Amino acid sequence: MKIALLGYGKMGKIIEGIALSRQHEIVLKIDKDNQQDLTVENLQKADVAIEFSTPGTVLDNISTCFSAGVPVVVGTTGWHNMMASVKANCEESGNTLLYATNFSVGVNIFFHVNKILAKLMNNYPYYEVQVEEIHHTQKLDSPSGTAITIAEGILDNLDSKKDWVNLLTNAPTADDNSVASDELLIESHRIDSVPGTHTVIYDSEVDSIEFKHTAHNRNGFALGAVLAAEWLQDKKGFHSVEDMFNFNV
Ligand SMILES: NC(=O)C1=CN([C@@H]2O[C@H](COP(=O)(O)OP(=O)(O)OC[C@H]3O[C@@H](n4cnc5c(N)ncnc54)[C@H](OP(=O)(O)O)[C@@H]3O)[C@@H](O)[C@H]2O)C=CC1
Ligand SMILES: O=C(O)C1=N[C@H](C(=O)O)C[C@H](O)C1
Repeated sequence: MKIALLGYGKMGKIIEGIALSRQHEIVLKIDKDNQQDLTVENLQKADVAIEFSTPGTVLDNISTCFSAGVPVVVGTTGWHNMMASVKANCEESGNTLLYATNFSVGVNIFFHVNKILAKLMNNYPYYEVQVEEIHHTQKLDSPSGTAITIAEGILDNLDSKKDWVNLLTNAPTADDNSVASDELLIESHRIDSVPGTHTVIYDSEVDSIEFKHTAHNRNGFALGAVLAAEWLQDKKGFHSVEDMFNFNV
């Protein structure tokens, strides 16, 4: 496949290496310095675009992919509140997009089991649940996209929680008392070079259950994004990574 990389930072560079090792060709690399090269004409040289840029640039980049009619795999997080309008735009314009808050196999297994666990915990209301995420200090968004997906999996299955709220622990205005009993707390921590750690904690007076995923590096995210670009080749419309993994247990 001919691939356009939109965003050539930590993720873009690892994706490039994996794509080349799987015999793909990189025909366009866009970063902040050369963003003017992201034109419809240049994009149309690619079979697919892989977008890992920033929360502030992802929507324009998706829009250019739609104008070019080029399928796009989106890994950038921090645009959750625009999801419905991007989905509608994708479908109305006959375009193709696959989005994941996290492309790693391990996290997608985690997403699946998290939902089953949340359903089970309806029977044990004396456990209080919360989500914790830890990422490197360069991360621009909080909570992480992965933490939002985990929270949505809990909200869809655990009757006692209606919405999530976020607490960035090093934020000066952080206030622990602002969480209502029907709200699910997502606590975000920013520490040095942590690639991404997510934990769901069910805590009671007598014990705690901790369900945790730790990324040791970014290779799993990058491989998943390349596999998604390969999977998307014969597809149309708006897809989530769940469509690709399709766990059936
Ligand atoms: N879904 C998943 O599995 C994963 C998602 N992510 C997400 O992917 C995104 C990128 O992560 P990461 O690579 O670590 O971040 P980086 O900051 O390392 O890379 C982002 C790059 O995008 C560049 N950029 C700035 N403006 C544009 C533009 N208009 N078009 C294209 N690129 C631009 C930045 O340049 P400059 O630095 O000069 O501003 C930077 O090089 C984040 O949102 C992160 O949360 C990360 C890992 C896994
Ligand atoms: O910014 C990151 O680094 C990561 N972002 C994604 C997210 O917001 O969930 C995925 C992964 O955790 C790394």
